[in-house]
Amino acid sequence: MKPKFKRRKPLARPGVFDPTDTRHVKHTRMGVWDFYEERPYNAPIPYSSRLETYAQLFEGIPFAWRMMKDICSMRRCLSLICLYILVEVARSLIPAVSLWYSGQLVLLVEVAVEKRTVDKDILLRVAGGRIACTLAERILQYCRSRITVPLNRSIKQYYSTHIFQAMARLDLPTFEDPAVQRQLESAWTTSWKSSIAWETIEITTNMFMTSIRLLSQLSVLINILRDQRDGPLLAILSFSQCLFQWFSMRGPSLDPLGWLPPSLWAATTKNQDYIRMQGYKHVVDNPLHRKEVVAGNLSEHLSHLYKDASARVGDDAMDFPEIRRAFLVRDRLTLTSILREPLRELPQIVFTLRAIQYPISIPISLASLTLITQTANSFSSTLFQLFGESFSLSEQFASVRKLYEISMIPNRVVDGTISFPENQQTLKHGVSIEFRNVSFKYPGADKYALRDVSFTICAGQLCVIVGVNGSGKSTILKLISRLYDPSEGTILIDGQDIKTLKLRDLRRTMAILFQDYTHFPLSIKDNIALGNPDIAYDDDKVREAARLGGADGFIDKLPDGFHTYLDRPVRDYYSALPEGTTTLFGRQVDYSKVRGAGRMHTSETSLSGGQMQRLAVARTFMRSLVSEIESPVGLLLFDEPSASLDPTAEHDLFQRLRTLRGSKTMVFSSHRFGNLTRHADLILYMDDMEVQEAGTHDELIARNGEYARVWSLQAEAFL
Ligand SMILES: Nc1ncnc2c1ncn2[C@@H]1O[C@H](COP(=O)(O)OP(=O)(O)OP(=O)(O)O)[C@@H](O)[C@H]1O
Repeated sequence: MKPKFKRRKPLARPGVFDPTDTRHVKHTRMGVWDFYEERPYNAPIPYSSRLETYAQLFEGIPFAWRMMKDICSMRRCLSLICLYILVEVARSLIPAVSLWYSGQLVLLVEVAVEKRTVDKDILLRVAGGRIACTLAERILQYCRSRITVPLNRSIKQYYSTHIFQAMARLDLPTFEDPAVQRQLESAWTTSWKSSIAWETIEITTNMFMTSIRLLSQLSVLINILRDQRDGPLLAILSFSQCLFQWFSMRGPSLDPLGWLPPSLWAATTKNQDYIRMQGYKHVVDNPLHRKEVVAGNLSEHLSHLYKDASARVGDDAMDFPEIRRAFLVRDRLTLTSILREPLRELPQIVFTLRAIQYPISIPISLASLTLITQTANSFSSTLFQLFGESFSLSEQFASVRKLYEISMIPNRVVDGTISFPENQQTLKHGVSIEFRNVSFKYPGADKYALRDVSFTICAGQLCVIVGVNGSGKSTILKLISRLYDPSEGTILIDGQDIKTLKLRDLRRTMAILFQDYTHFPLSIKDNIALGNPDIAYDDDKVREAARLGGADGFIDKLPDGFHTYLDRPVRDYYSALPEGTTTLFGRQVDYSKVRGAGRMHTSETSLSGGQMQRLAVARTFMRSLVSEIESPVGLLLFDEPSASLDPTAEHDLFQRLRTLRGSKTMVFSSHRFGNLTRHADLILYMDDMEVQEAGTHDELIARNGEYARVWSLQAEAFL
């Protein structure tokens, strides 16, 4: 017999989100997006999402406490926070006092209607009290703003430094990990702009104040209801209609009752036109591509392509967050939403019915009804506000936790404990390097970048690593500087396992120039100075490094010289009036005057590839600038330092490097054989992730292997 139901594919791993599993995963189409949501594996536990929210709140308390301690330890912050709390307490009491005065006013009116006389003294006092409340409200609001601005500023500054340090301390494999990137992103996206800490203080105080307001309103409500027949009934009706409004307003998709646990979801798009549209957008909005767009005459063509793709996608071309929001907040015609408005009138209807029932003795006056419903409404809205605030607080505590957790992300490259070198004097004779059966895979890669590599470079030797593209030359340099740790095997520096040495000491002994060097978005002077933090403030040393790198000539010709920014990290701001147009009253829009007065540049300074490389070389030279005796450097690592240099510059550079090196160890990675390999004490020829040949130039030529073949190929070009 055929089974009644088709067997569905089981999950790859139980409990793991698998978008292809239709039994546990619900698929919704949202425009061009496919939204996959995990269905709960077990029957939902009632109020589980609320419970999770409160659990999150409690877990966040130690972090919030630490945050408060940190803030209070800042200068001025403790006194400002105390003042802030005082003002907030006063502000939270005002609504109840106002309500009390309203009650007094209603009573006065009732007495006046009944007895046709008014107690002027009491009336004046009540009216005065009401006015005083509004004035006090305004004054307290002003005080609040005067306190919050400096407080917020100090807190923001403190936490931006905290985030900066948390990010700066991460090593390469940790920083490159996408999971760590996501963690950092969630901590910094809000905190760089607004301050999580400040928001937390605001939400916590608000919640505290709302509780005070709630209690004070409750006492006023009890006071009013005490003397009124039918008052409690009307108050309950008002309260329950508010409760109904609150739940029905939140809508079913937002899970008002908290029955559903927080969902696990993922969204993707396979719409090729939409993907292409995003690609075209990046091409035109990223300055990196502008050169190619202009030179390739691409503007018109790209516009056509974008328009065509956009026409094919139609109105569905929305970003995912936007479309998800539209789905969540769309209006639905539900029974509760239909009943919502009529129910608002319920207390009034009941009052009318009671009046019809007892026409002779109307239970309470219409004025009292208004007062009761007003007080009950304001009590219930405060109560719901408290609920809402408790959820925001839980999210806020989770953000505070993330903020502190980023400074605890463990680095993958674990620091050693042994100081290096034992004797600083030995550095001037270089350090020895030994690779013992080293294999390495980049994090997340399946393929080896190095496989079973062994070699020894003695102290003071010049080693040149040559070989085909992708054979692992740069990887060797990255392992020597411990940017990564080998997957297998050991690296020894001066006979000691590299992992046991203190990272700070190890890196101080090296001057490194990477092939894919970058320039920091700082001035040229700072770019060079950062080559050696120990002497970064010495302008003469910076100039000397620039001279050694062959960069001083072109730097001096730049309008701002050493203070030139290649990539200014701060943009200038301009008003919205477009340049070259005329305003409504005939004024020409011309920015040259304001720009001239502010000495603002219209374009960035750009350098040639070779000039950029000279700057990078100058930065590396900063490391070796202190005198031979005090120099902390014993090892110079250069990855293709002359790839963009002209022949004269390359010749000069090698000349200077040889002088600078003295008798220190130097390792070069290069494709060019001529100049360097002849002087090398050791040449490593690499191919297919392994060292294929090792020896001096003469030894390798005599061996007549791959090195000899490639060397003759290069030599032939000059014959
Ligand atoms: N960050 C990285 N992540 C993953 N794989 C990488 C990374 N960097 C390099 N690789 C891979 O490691 C291998 C060795 O790269 P490496 O940069 O060491 O080669 P190379 O010999 O210096 O090449 P070239 O001569 O082109 O500079 C290559 O297959 C490369 O694709």
